[in-house]
Amino acid sequence: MGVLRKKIAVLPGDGIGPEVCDEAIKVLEAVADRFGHQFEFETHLMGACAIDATGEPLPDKTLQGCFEADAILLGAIGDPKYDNNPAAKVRPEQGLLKLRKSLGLFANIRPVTAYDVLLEHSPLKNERVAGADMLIYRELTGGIYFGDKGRTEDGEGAYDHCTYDRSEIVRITHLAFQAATTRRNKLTLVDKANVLETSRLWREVVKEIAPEYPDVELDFLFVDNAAMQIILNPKQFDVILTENMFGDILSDEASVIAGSLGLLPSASVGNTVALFEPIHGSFPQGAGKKIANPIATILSAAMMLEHFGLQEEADLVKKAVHNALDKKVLTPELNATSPYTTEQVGNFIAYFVMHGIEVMPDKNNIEVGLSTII
Ligand SMILES: NC(=O)c1ccc[n+]([C@@H]2O[C@H](COP(=O)([O-])OP(=O)(O)OC[C@H]3O[C@@H](n4cnc5c(N)ncnc54)[C@H](O)[C@@H]3O)[C@@H](O)[C@H]2O)c1
Ligand SMILES: CC(C)[C@H](C(=O)O)[C@@H](O)C(=O)O
Ligand SMILES: [Mg+2]
Repeated sequence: MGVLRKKIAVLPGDGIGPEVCDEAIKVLEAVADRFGHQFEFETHLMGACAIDATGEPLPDKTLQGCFEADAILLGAIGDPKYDNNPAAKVRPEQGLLKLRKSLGLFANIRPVTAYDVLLEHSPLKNERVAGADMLIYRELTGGIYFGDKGRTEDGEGAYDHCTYDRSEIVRITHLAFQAATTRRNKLTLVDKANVLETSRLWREVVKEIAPEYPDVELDFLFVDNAAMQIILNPKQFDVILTENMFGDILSDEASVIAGSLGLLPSASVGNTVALFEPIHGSFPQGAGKKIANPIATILSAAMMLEHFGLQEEADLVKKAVHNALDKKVLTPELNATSPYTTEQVGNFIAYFVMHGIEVMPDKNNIEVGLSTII
């Protein structure tokens, strides 16, 4: 692949969002320097910071900037001052949902990897978890998140309608089957078809499509059972396909296999420009404390590079992340006794990307050595 010019819209958002975004940008800049690409970053407001500045969680200018970009890097949105205020008229989360819907980002891809070197940090440290590697395809623009919602006239009731139509299921099902063919040829549809009509439609549609992918073994699990199986026997899963809310919940659960929510990246793809974001939120309690793990966002940037067709560059970023994990250059949730800061972890990874060599996991060394690239 030759030299690329790409415009990247950056939405740092709230809480730890800006901190983790800074580290991902640093790594992308290291990639650009090393391979001669030109990445232009343009920052926009979204979330609570956007409400504070403009009254809107997703200002038109931000949406416009996203449409005009080649890809979007998002930190996280959300603030307790809105979460803890049931009367709030506008919420940061509405901005994120509107962004996903407006861009037609119907498939949210969330890889979950159990890193051997981190097994000791996982509450699930055992041989059943070692080697687990699954890919969750979460439907992102339908279901209960986007159905009618409201209060009943007397104010005593509330409703959130869950609807799906066939076309919404068909398009993500093809993507999930295609992903399975490039991996271990297994697809599991997670649903609640014993209770929900929408889930019965999912099963019907997925079964209809299955013959187009004869090499892929298809199975079905009810979501309650799946929640248990992911912890008990994660290695049985290759690609998981599921609807919006089940995918949200199961992917946070699956992060326990990796060892931290701060490790799980995602890519959201669909009709227009793709978006890359960690699966975690704005972790308000961690904001400003330099304790946020930037790896989920850095790996999201690696997914962006793959999306650009820059496989060698993406592989190098992933190798650099593995190197940081191997050398125990970890934020406090993974290394309570000798933690590194968000910035130091980012520096360590960016240095490896830039120079392709290992540096000793010595904090002074990192700070001195990396002043050359930041
Ligand atoms: N995509 C998004 O922007 C997104 C996703 C989830 C939640 N949210 C929002 O974030 C806010 C906080 O929500 P929450 O507390 O339920 O979820 P959260 O994901 O922000 O944090 C949950 C817990 O996970 C851990 N964690 C999360 N990210 C981490 C990181 N990078 N490094 C280390 N540990 C990390 C922390 O222990 C934290 O208490 C809410 O306003 C919520 O709506 C936004
Ligand atoms: C903040 C919220 C709207 C969002 C979701 O539920 O999709 C988040 O939990 C996520 O996983 O990206
Ligand atoms: Mg979530």
